[in-house]
Amino acid sequence: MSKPVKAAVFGTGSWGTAFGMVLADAGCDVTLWGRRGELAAAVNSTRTNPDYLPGVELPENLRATSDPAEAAADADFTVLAVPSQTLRGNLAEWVPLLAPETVLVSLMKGVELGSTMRMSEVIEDVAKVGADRIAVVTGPNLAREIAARMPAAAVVACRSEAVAQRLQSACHTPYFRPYTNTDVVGCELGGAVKNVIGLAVGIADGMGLGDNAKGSLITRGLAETTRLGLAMGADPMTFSGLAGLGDLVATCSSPLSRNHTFGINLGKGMTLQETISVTKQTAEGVKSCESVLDLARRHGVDMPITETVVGIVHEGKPPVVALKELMGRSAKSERR
Ligand SMILES: NC(=O)C1=CN([C@@H]2O[C@H](COP(=O)(O)OP(=O)(O)OC[C@H]3O[C@@H](n4cnc5c(N)ncnc54)[C@H](O)[C@@H]3O)[C@@H](O)[C@H]2O)C=CC1
Ligand SMILES: O=C(CO)COP(=O)(O)O
Repeated sequence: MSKPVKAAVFGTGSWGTAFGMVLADAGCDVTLWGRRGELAAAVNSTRTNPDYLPGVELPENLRATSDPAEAAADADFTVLAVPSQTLRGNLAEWVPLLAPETVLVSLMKGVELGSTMRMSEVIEDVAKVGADRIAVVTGPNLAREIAARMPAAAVVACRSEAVAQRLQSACHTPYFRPYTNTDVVGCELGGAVKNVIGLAVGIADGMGLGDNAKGSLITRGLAETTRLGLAMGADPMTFSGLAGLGDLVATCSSPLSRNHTFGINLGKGMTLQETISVTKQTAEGVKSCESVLDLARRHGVDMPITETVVGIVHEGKPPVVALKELMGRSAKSERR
């Protein structure tokens, strides 16, 4: 019998833990790494993650540790599930511990502030491994639904189709159906920008603007994501797939989405500080809206919804004023 695939998952938050379950259910030996020894011990003794996925029973072939060397040892796949803005610092500490041929897998949906690098670019920069050993998992994958083993499709993207297929087989279960894609740029942009559009839709929902507004924001949000993707060399078809439309629809319709909920609170009139204080988990769009806008400006792409979100979240613009400005833009063709 062949040896089971070994996976290390760095990040014991909601998606790191839920994706660890998927890998374990697909037959991998999984070790989760978490910063806090108490949480790792609780995962091992109670077979649950009481802080992030309370009540969800974790499989036997998944264990946790707070020792990064123990997690990384001999891993065929090293999965990264920490907040996008801390990845660079975290990974720099783990690089000396990584197994020599390991494939680095990003679960993260953000763009680094300042550098405007996508997560796979940060990984390449810090770990000094080629793009053929870096993969991305993305798509409509709300962690709590996956943890309940509710059905979902996903995308595993890697420049190497062969590596994408290896990862696809390592995470394929009866409830989790991954498709391969070699358009890493498009898949990552789809994931990062949908969080920003999720904030915009949440704000509109919080303001009570109705479902026509929601449909309009989702569609025009996808249009601006596609414009940015085209300017960055992505395949436009990716944005009508799971990493684009699929994830956007799930995020913008679900009360489980942290970005959508964050937006709802802002739209209802909470201040940024109040909203941050009631948000217990990572809402990537809050920071990445600035880096996405920065990317858009660097590539000369118009992203009015992203600009509106930056105005509301970071410049204190009242949502009603932002709405008036967005609706008051000059008339144009839908294709522009
Ligand atoms: N939760 C979800 O449904 C999904 C999340 N994602 C993406 O996965 C990534 C991780 O998100 P979640 O697991 O949901 O977030 P989370 O907020 O549930 O967990 C984040 C994890 O990172 C750890 N962490 C926080 N700051 C850290 C630091 N400075 N150094 C090291 N570790 C740190 C936390 O302790 C926690 O274990 C994000 O980029 C998110 O967009 C993608 C798909 C689904
Ligand atoms: O990316 C996600 C679903 O695919 C999770 O969205 P939130 O980060 O907004 O919760």
